[in-house]
Amino acid sequence: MSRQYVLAIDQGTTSSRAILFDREGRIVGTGQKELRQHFPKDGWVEHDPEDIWRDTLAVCRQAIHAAGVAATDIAAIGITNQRETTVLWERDTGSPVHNAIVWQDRRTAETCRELVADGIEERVRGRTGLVVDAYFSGTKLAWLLDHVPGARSAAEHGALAFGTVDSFLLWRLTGGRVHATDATNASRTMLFDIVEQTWDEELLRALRIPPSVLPEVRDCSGSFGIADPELFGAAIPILGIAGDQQAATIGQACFLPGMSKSTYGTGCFMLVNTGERFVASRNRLLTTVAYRLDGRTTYALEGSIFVAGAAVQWLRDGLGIIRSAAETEELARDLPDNEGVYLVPAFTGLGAPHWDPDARGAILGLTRDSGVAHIVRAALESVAYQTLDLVDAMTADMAAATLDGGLGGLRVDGGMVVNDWVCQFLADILNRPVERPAVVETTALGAAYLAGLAAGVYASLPAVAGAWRLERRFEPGLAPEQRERLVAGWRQAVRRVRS
Ligand SMILES: Nc1ncnc2c1ncn2[C@@H]1O[C@H](COP(=O)(O)OP(=O)(O)O)[C@@H](O)[C@H]1O
Ligand SMILES: O=P(O)(O)OC[C@H](O)CO
Repeated sequence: MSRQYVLAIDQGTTSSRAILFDREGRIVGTGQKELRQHFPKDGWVEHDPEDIWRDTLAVCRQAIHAAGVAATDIAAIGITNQRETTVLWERDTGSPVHNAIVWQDRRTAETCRELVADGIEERVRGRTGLVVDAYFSGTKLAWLLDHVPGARSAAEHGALAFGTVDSFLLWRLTGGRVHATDATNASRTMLFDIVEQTWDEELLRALRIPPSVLPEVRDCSGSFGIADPELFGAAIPILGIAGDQQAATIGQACFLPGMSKSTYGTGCFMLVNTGERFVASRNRLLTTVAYRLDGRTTYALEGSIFVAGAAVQWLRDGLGIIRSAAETEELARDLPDNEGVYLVPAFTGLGAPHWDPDARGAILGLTRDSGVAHIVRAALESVAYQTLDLVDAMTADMAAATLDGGLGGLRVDGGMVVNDWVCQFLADILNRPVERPAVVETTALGAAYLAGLAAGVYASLPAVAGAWRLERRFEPGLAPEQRERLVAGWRQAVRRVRS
């Protein structure tokens, strides 16, 4: 049978990946390229959209070539992407007017403080499910309109298009024919009403965003246009889009309320499915769109932590005390205990549930006996404690919303979870099972499922759920008093770094 493969594009913060999946969800070809980072000023992070486009094309061709399949055998393309990162481009040339402003970029923190002072917070919370923070696209887009010469007037004349990375790639893949996004990416802009599923006019006015720059918002699975046949040698339909954390939620088959996944890459993002209910968080988590299929929205609560694997990168590249990330496992395991040493990786402030942009990192509890292993172990432990802070907030929110069943076991993925010690410590600290799936490329898999469902390559959500396979389950095993002592130490360390 022809057309039995699905090509997933996973355009992430630090790399662009393409993975070709077969009907059984098996990987048959991959391509990957590191993405160049730009740090023009302290706290600013940019990507060149032309790099994003060139790398994406290259990795797609690499994956197709590696699989040895013809482009005519590919039924659909699915796109998943680093979320919030903001691109503004000219409609007639397709050229970006500026580098993309990356989700980590803090240049609009002051604007956010002003917006809060103007009393916008309640509307943002109630309509978009978000907190007012520089993390989201809205103030980044406003910054571009205000700082790129001529941008505001061009936008007001309908000459510019805004999009998150998915929209920009879609525009380029379709030769400038389609300006659209999906509901999950729209839900991260701080401009989109996730209950009404429309752009919010009051927020657009408050941020002075002309509606003509906005993409059309579609379901995650369905028609987004056709990739120009010149690009891959065949006209391949683009049938799925979702932000990367939502795609991982789908790849982890978290389709029932209470099911959760946590992805440990550069940062850590935990999402719990709350079904068709918008659950407003009382604990400073985000409410977000998990997916929208056939016009029906499924919601999630999300906890976003800015530094997870990035702490390990810092040990390697900043401190130079390890040579590779893999070494951390043995170093941590060789210590019987953290011996009172904690690392709070608030390098760029603290994300959920603290949202403290002015907190800064610290290593606490050092003695003359502390060595490299203590610091390494403290960095790995910090990932588990930060997850516990999210789990506690989620549990409280779900109980307050009287959601049946509560929070179940946690499905994990991302580059860090190859580390067995991390997974075991996570189970110990959370005091709940941690499940690692057989396919850890859950983000790309989720995008492939969305596109493949629309193409008929995959039958249904229950079929997708049935295909999820456990590789290893980590059971909690720490004595309660030991766990309490460790967690109390973490809480004290966080109090000491708060601004
Ligand atoms: N064995 C390991 N132990 C701990 N951390 C690891 C290990 N291997 C990789 N990492 C961390 O995982 C991260 C890479 O994960 P990945 O999912 O590729 O990130 P991203 O998609 O955010 O670029 C890096 O920050 C790296 O330090
Ligand atoms: O590209 P990642 O995997 O670091 O994910 C980035 C998130 O989508 C930011 O919200």
